[in-house]
Amino acid sequence: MTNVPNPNVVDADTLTGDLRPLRRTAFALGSNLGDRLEFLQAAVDTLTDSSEIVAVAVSPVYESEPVDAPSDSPKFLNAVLVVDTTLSPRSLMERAQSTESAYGRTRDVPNGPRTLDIDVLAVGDVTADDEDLRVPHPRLAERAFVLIPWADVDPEFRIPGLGRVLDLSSAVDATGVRRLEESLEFPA
Ligand SMILES: Nc1ncnc2c1ncn2[C@@H]1O[C@H](COP(=O)(O)OP(=O)(O)OP(=O)(O)O)[C@@H](O)[C@H]1O
Ligand SMILES: Nc1nc2c(c(=O)[nH]1)N=C(CO)CN2
Repeated sequence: MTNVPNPNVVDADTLTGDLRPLRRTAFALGSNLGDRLEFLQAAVDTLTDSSEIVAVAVSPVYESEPVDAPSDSPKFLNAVLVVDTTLSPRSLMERAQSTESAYGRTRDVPNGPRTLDIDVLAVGDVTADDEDLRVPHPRLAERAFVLIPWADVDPEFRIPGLGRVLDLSSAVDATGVRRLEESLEFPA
């Protein structure tokens, strides 16, 4: 049989701009240096200042004991930003890193205190396993400071290979993670 092109089927590689699929995406935000709440707000505002990234939800803010960091590290503030976006995981990570740099993140001390840390948690059903980019984020399933705020705002999201955010959040040890009264503003 000859291969007759079907005019109703579009080759995904030819899609550009706003024809690319919108994917539900989550970023983990963390800060344990300086005005922590201001840095988290700056991350929300900067990441969503783009026609390709639409804010869906901003989680409550939690204060958390440092995990996998020197025992004298200051406490973190953590939150999760949920967006819909047409961007690839790599573009999202590049935006996360340029936002970290814009707000004074340095990498001189491994696991040292940081003004702003932004991780790409998940990008729809897409996965990446490159040396410098892994999606879903490889350590998210054991991080209460990620799962608890994420479950507040997108509990039904299914993380590829891991399952529902709500189920992971219910299973994680929440010791040392405390919800604050202070909150972040939804971006204008
Ligand atoms: N999903 C991801 N989101 C952000 N960075 C990632 C991701 N996957 C891999 N990386 C890589 O991780 C590297 C280290 O990032 P960073 O210094 O922020 O780590 P960290 O925040 O201290 O630790 P952790 O990755 O455990 O949260 C980055 O340079 C980036 O290339
Ligand atoms: N509580 C808490 N601990 C951490 C955090 C963080 O955001 N919150 N980030 C880390 C590296 O990304 C390592 N440890």
